Amino acid sequence: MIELTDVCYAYDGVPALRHVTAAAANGETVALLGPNGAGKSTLLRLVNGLIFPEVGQYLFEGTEITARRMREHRYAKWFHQRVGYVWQNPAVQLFSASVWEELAFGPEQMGLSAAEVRQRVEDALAFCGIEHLAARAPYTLSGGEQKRTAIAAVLTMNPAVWTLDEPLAALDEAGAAWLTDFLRALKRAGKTVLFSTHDTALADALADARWRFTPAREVRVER
Ligand SMILES: Nc1ncnc2c1ncn2[C@@H]1O[C@H](COP(=O)(O)OP(=O)(O)OP(=O)(O)O)[C@@H](O)[C@H]1O
Repeated sequence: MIELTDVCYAYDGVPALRHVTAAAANGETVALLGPNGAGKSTLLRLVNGLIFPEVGQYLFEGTEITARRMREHRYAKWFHQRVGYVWQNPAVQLFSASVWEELAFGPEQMGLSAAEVRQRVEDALAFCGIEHLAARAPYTLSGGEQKRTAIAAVLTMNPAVWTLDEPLAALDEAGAAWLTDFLRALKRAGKTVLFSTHDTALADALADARWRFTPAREVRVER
């Protein structure tokens, strides 16, 4: 599903990923572990096609993901419908005037009928326990509410691959328990899930594989 081979990436010449080789099979759950600044978010950005390997190769379902290909509408559309991203700070991904519109945006872009969009939005609101927030402006929500909204917005797209950057951040105890159950449900549904975390209990509970990031910006794969 996701194959990274000898991937290197640097910010202004400073390496953030060094020769990373790692793969996630369809339906696998992978925990990205490692100290602050080791490159976990950078790798998730790369898996989401927001940045591209400077050296090495990223294959998604056998197709190489390159900047050039992502500028082509048909590839970009295919790819972005297959991969969902829940950012570490959900505020940066929420841009609509209301939670309802935020959730409707993805399925509308997919060209679904108004009835189907409505159904998906209602299902996602219920699943994430945020029906009462539907009319609220996302920027007025608490951090935990924003996180649930960001997750619901990905849910309405129903991607095959979920990537989540520190999904427990901003969640209280009940929210963390809900999130853990949610990730378990994704796993049961056969989704491929990559999440970064500093919470080893979350990794122990869910991960089929661990990608351990080292301060040297390398990644060790453990199964
Ligand atoms: N936009 C950027 N410009 C310059 N350097 C960056 C940028 N984004 C990240 N970096 C640097 O790249 C390195 C890897 O950062 P990254 O955010 O990927 O780490 P991380 O493992 O996700 O860290 P954390 O656990 O703190 O979230 C860090 O040294 C960081 O300062």
